[in-house]
Amino acid sequence: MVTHPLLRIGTRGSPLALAQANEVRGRLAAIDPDLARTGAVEVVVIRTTGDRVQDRTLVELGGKGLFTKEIEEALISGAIDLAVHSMKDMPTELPPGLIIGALLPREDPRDAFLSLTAATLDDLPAGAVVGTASLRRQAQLLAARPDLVVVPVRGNVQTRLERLREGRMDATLLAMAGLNRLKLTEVVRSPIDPAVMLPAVAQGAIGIECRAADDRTAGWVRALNDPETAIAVEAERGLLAVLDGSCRTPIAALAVRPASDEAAGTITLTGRVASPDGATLLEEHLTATVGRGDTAAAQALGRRVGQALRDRAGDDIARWAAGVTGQWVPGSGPA
Ligand SMILES: NCc1[nH]cc(CCC(=O)O)c1CC(=O)O
Repeated sequence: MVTHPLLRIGTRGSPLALAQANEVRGRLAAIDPDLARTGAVEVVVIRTTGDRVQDRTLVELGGKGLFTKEIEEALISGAIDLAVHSMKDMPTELPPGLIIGALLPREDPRDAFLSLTAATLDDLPAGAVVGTASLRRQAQLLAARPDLVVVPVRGNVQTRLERLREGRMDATLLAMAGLNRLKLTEVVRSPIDPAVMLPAVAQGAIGIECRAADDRTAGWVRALNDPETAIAVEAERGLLAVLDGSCRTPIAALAVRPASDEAAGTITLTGRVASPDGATLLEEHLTATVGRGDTAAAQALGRRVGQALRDRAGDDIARWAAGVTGQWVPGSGPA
């Protein structure tokens, strides 16, 4: 008989966050029968700044950490034992005393194209309206299709689909990972080739954060780690750390381990920075030997690609960031 939980999982309350927390609960139950008992693992919903403020863009709110701050406070205070995060929303620096104890196997890292009238990005007519509040998506959309009109829209899948049905936009972009994890298979979407739309750093990866000193929790959490996902996330976050902590610059990155035998033992990291209007889009990629579990080599690769991008962009990065005010004009967009 369980009178109090063995583990408390902190999470945001969005449908995607809850699905991710429940996935972690299921994986914990699979590695330890004690954790499979009713009530052994409790999911604690925590409201974050990012959840509270719905009427402004994330850029305007100040970017990273908006979805994690309150949850990390609960970890530090001991109100929860572990936190489940989309790694894409995590700042590169963690508060002292907290660690990412595990990364779950990565979902599809690509972005999805959603439209009720066009099958793919290429099928959109000139001047079509695409809803996204992501600077990264905006920049790459406009780089590929300067004729498109990008309007800011936030909100979950249901909100986006409503906006599409109302005809307030012709298409929108969302992460494939979120759609898959929510099992929204009935939603018509097509993955966009990363050569056109390089994903956000760590897109599709779920991280489990815990206290570094909490050996009891870390022991369970470690067993859930997927080393290959950890390598990719370490490389991509290494790039991000060199480039920019804020989300005022469009930054994209994807690390992949080539399938071919000759390339075994290497990973290739591609990174991009762009101006928000898509007029300038810089790309760098490097391949390096990174053995299984060698997160230090992965991070070093990330830093090299990040530095190469930084060297090429020069002062432009600061200028682009300064030009992004994230100003929200009420009623101007379909948000
Ligand atoms: N910024 C919000 C956010 N954070 C993580 C995901 C999707 C799931 C993931 O990338 O792991 C999303 C929504 C989206 O971009 O479509």
